[in-house]
Amino acid sequence: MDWSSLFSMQKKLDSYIESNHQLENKDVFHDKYLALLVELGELANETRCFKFWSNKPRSSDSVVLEEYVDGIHFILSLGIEKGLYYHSIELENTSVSETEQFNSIFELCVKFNNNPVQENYDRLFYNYLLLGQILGFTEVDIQDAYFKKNEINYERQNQGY
Ligand SMILES: O=c1ccn([C@H]2C[C@H](O)[C@@H](COP(=O)(O)O)O2)c(=O)[nH]1
Repeated sequence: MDWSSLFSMQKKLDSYIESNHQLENKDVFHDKYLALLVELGELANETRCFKFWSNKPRSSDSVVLEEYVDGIHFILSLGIEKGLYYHSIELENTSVSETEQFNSIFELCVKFNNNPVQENYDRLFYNYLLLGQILGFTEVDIQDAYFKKNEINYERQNQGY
C-alpha cells in the first residue's frame, strides 16, 4: 500500500491548521506526540480490550476505525515534522493480542520521541498498521477512513473548532 498520498494530504492539512492558528514558526512536535498518546488511549478505550472487569461490548467497527485514523493523522504528522516518510512493507501474520499491541505501540512512541530517527519511525508506523490488522481493518479501510476524517478536520477548522 502506498502512503504517499496520505503524507501529502497530511502536510496540507497541518499547514492549514498551523496558519489558521498562527503557529507557522512554533515547534509543535511535543504537542503532536502527546496528542498521539491521547489518541491511542481513546482508541484502546473504544475497543475496551483491557477492561477485564466489564461486560459492556466494544464500540462499533466504524467508531473504532474513526478513532484509529486519528492516530494515523498524528503518526503521519510526526513523520512530516522530522522529514521522515514510511515505505510500506508487507505486514506479518500475528497472534499478538490487542492489549499487547497497544502496550508495544506506547513503548515505540516513547522511543520515537526520545530519538526521532527513521528506524524508530518505521517501527512505530509498522506496528500501528499491525494494530489495524489485529483490529480487523484492511489498509483500504484505513485509507478510506483517513480520507473522510481528513475532510472532517478541514470542516472543523472552518467552523472555528
Ligand atoms: O496538526 C494537526 C492537529 C490535529 N490534526 C487532526 C488529527 C485528528 O484527526 C484530529 C484530532 O482532533 P481532536 O478530535 O482530538 O480534537 O485532528 C491534524 O491532523 N493535524
